[in-house]
Amino acid sequence: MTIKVAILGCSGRMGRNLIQAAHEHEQITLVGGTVRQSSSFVDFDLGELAGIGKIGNKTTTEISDLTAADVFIDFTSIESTFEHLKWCQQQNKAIVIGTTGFSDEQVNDIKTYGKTSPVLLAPNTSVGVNLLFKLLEITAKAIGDYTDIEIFEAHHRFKKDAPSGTAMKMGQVIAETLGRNLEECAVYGREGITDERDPNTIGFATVRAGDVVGEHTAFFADLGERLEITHKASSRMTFALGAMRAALWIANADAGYYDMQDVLGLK
Ligand SMILES: NC(=O)C1=CN([C@@H]2O[C@H](COP(=O)(O)OP(=O)(O)OC[C@H]3O[C@@H](n4cnc5c(N)ncnc54)[C@H](OP(=O)(O)O)[C@@H]3O)[C@@H](O)[C@H]2O)C=CC1
Ligand SMILES: O=C(O)C1=N[C@H](C(=O)O)C[C@H](O)C1
Repeated sequence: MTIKVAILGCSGRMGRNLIQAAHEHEQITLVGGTVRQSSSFVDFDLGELAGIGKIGNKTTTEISDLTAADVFIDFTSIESTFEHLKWCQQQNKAIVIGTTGFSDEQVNDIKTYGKTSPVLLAPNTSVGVNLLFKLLEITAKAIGDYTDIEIFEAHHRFKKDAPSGTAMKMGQVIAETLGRNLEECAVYGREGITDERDPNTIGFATVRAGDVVGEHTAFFADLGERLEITHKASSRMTFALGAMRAALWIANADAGYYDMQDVLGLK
């Protein structure tokens, strides 16, 4: 089966990788992609944007020009994601959202769109990170109640949100497994006289530097030993290929709210 896909925000770092991944995928036909009205890439060949040579598809500023697509892939910004969600719901189109930085309230809003059309939200579309979420569940169950849990993440200098969506999801998975409320137990960075560590907290540390694609580590530390579970992305193509898997999966899904655990059969 072949599906038709459109890329929203296709001139971004992820957008360009998504164009290439979609164009090269045997089961996917790339219908087109959007850029902002103010963009210097309006009416620009998608292949040239992605650095793979002309493919004959041009960018548009209007999502409504792309009604031929079965699935829309959005790696943009919080505000535009909600505009895209609204349109997809009205047209009963499936959407894969990779954008990060949503508050809990905004995630709840996104879930409501799933009542009438297929919506998949994934702060990280790589297979490795979604396996890591599973490993965190197992680890937290086994040793989480007596170890110090800290989450570290590093990304490139251009990233706008912190901690990363992936780090927040890691915290949520661990907190849920341990019956803790992340809002109450999260500590975001430390400075000055902090006093001794509260054993019930989950700490977050963020680095923004150069061109780091994405690194995440969860520490489960006891006295005498510590377990570190790390994922390192070395290419954005890993996220783009994961998004293609998600698009193929959601193209056959009913209305509902989904994540990458559904796609990868990890639930
Ligand atoms: N789920 C995952 O696996 C991953 C998620 N991400 C997340 O994806 C998002 C994007 O990341 P990244 O690609 O690095 O960021 P970029 O800033 O490079 O790309 C975002 C793009 O979206 C465009 N855009 C914003 N609003 C609109 C709109 N209304 N219509 C059309 N285009 C629009 C921007 O245009 P302009 O340049 O004109 O502002 C920009 O080109 C972030 O939230 C990031 O955290 C990133 C990597 C992996
Ligand atoms: O902005 C990025 O680049 C990334 N964002 C995602 C996140 O916030 O978790 C995923 C990935 O690590 C890259």
